[in-house]
Amino acid sequence: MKDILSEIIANKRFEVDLQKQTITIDQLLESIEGIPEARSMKQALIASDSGIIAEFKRRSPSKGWIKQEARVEEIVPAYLAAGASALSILTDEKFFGGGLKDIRTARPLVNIPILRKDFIIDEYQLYQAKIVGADAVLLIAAALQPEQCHALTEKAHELGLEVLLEIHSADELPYIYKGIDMVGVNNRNLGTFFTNVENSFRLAEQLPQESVLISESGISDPQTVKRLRQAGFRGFLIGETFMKTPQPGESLQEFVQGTR
Ligand SMILES: O=P(O)(O)OC[C@@H](O)[C@@H](O)c1c[nH]c2ccccc12
Repeated sequence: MKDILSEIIANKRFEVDLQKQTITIDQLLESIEGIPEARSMKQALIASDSGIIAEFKRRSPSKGWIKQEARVEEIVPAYLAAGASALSILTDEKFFGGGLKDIRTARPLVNIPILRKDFIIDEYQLYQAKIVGADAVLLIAAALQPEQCHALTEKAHELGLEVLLEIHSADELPYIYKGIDMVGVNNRNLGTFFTNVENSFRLAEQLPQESVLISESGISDPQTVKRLRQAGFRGFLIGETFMKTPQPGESLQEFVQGTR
């Protein structure tokens, strides 16, 4: 089987090329004017007590549909009320059932930072993120060459967007450099989509302790968050644990209480 990440990236290349034919880069750039300054997700995590980045995700390649009818208007305000420090919104449509419109909808509803969670391979996607009101973008080491990652980071910063760099293993450590705002360890292997939280603990010591560290995926209980905090993590990116319940906001609220 071809690995899932390569399949997603191939599709993304195709999608972005098509989007460029509909709205040119120049047209996109024009709409950036007047978009308010982004909020700092890094500062929000440093200042927050929950550290939880609550994710809005309707489906995933490993689980299929998690909540097909999920509505941003209901879930996002509930996440905020429950104590989320930031939001992650999946904008990939084919594999995750999301879209840029989900960020557009969320933006006026909350004041906490929003991460555009997608497979970013082209600066065009950074402009899109800025236009819909995202504050930060995810860059995945496994999907990019180091130089590409570097160039996208610079471009994101020019737009005032922060970067969460995602790594999965020690061989991706060289992707980290001082311009990176936040470093995330994905507990999910993007080739197979299996998760193992031990991945964060294993890599923790090798990560620069001055960066804001985030543990991503497969976190299903408050006890794990407590242990991750002790290992130096300040952010916890959690989607499925909340999205699979009937009331994601309520389940986040109980979860946050458990991490105190
Ligand atoms: O639903 P989970 O297991 O709590 O995971 C959330 C988030 O970390 C996961 O969606 C994710 C992390 N990195 C990614 C990269 C692409 C797609 C998805 C992801």
